[in-house]
Amino acid sequence: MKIHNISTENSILNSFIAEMRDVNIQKDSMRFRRNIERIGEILGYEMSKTLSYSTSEITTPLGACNMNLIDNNIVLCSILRAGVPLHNGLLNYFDKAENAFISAYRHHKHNPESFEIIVEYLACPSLEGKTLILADPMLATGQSMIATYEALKPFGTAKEVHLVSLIGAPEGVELVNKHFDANAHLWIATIDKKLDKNSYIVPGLGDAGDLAFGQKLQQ
Ligand SMILES: O=P(O)(O)OC[C@H]1O[C@H](OP(=O)(O)OP(=O)(O)O)[C@H](O)[C@@H]1O
Ligand SMILES: O=c1cc[nH]c(=O)[nH]1
Ligand SMILES: [Mg+2]
Repeated sequence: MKIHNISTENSILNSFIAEMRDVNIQKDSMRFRRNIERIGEILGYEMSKTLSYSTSEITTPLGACNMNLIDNNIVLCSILRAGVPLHNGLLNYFDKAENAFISAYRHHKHNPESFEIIVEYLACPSLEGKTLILADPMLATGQSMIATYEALKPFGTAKEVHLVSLIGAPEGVELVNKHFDANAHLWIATIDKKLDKNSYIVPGLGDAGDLAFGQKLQQ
């Protein structure tokens, strides 16, 4: 897997991540969602540099010019809930993408330290020969990303796979790196230090789904 950690280079991206982490600023849920969306736009732009292009002639009011335009048939799949604003950010740039949605959540059976990933809702077009983007802001253990990818397999074989995430833990990055093949890409805004005993990313930002949409009751 090719890992692109975008924050290794200084840019405006750092301001958006800082606002999402900040205990005071992150309480503004509209700003929190908008920051996820803005980072989705930046990661989408970075990713676009690796897609396939062909030349088209464009007619302007004053003449014609050749432009290299994206050829890929993109399917954008995000993981509910926290994936929704990231989905919007990516879709702001990939106008023609088809869309898939999947629900994956941590189900705590016995205690906060153990959980299984439950996949329930899934709506997906054919993936055959297409470019699959899997979007989820948090890559903690990596289990949601892998459960999602496995659940999508009956929909066809994508020609390329791009994972898009905001904050990762080394454990999650390592797991997806092992699971996906060498041609897959991970576009990630930043990789943090570690997971805590509840598999939350440290320093991370807390619970992305709750910050974006309000606290949910544990099921
Ligand atoms: O890498 P993992 O260990 O699988 O953890 C990451 C998952 O945790 C969060 O979802 P959560 O289960 O909190 O659901 P939510 O988006 O509905 O809040 C996040 O959006 C990822 O889907
Ligand atoms: O740190 C984490 C881990 C999983 N899900 C989150 O929202 N945050
Ligand atoms: Mg959550």
